Amino acid sequence: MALLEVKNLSIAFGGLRAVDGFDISIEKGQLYGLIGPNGAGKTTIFNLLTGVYKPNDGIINLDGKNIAGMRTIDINKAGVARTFQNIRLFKAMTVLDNVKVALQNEYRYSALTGICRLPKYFKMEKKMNERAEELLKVFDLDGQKDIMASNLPYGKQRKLEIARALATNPKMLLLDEPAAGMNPNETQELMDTIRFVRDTFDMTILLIEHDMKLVSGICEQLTVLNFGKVLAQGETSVVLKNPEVITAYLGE
Ligand SMILES: Nc1ncnc2c1ncn2[C@@H]1O[C@H](COP(=O)(O)OP(=O)(O)OP(=O)(O)O)[C@@H](O)[C@H]1O
Repeated sequence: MALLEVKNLSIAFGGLRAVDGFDISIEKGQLYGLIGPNGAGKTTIFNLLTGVYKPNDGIINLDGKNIAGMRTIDINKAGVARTFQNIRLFKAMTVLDNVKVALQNEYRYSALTGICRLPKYFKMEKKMNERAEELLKVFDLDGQKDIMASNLPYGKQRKLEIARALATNPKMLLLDEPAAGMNPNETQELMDTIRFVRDTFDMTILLIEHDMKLVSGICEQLTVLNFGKVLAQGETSVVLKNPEVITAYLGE
């Protein structure tokens, strides 16, 4: 059974059918790409998958559970985490605290425990620090854990965003244009990071991307979207040769 099975997902804004009968099936551990021209509906699909928008129609089965229309926080708890087109870190917080924020759900203590510094507070803080540092180490960010997130170079901010998303212990990771604004070296490093995340965490990853080098380099399966509808779907190397895809998106 697929980890994510989406059927007939649809949403309209006024008269605009931004996503129209969208289907996708993603197996556990797959690295899957979603591409298409500007305004095709890619980010809207991420917003539907994460509960930012409620669909007008359709089913979103995650690991057998229909999460369509659920609240963002509940969808995150069910196992979907994401990063954004424009990096959304807490820039005035340290690298470590950015990851710790995402661990709050897992390591809970009451306000009273926190204010009165009861023993449980210290125990939970210790556990959270250990877990956050472990994750930072995986991304080679542990040496910069005490600096402000805004002081990290761009490529490392992206890594931190991915580390923070992973801190919520997701079943699936959605990356919205992770290579946006990166130079070729940073993009190459990002490709290695994404592959590494998939292999290390056995993670299922769906990513939106315009950088075709990244898409053809790491995505095994691909869906091309055009005007809210699926134009082509399947193995990346096959889809990229599809004449309709070349006409609508890739150009020649
Ligand atoms: N909240 C909204 N209200 C009205 N229209 C919206 C809303 N969100 C998205 N749209 C419209 O839906 C369409 C799809 O937008 P979307 O951002 O999903 O495209 P995209 O494929 O992610 O584009 P890009 O590659 O430029 O990021 C666009 O025409 C957009 O203007």
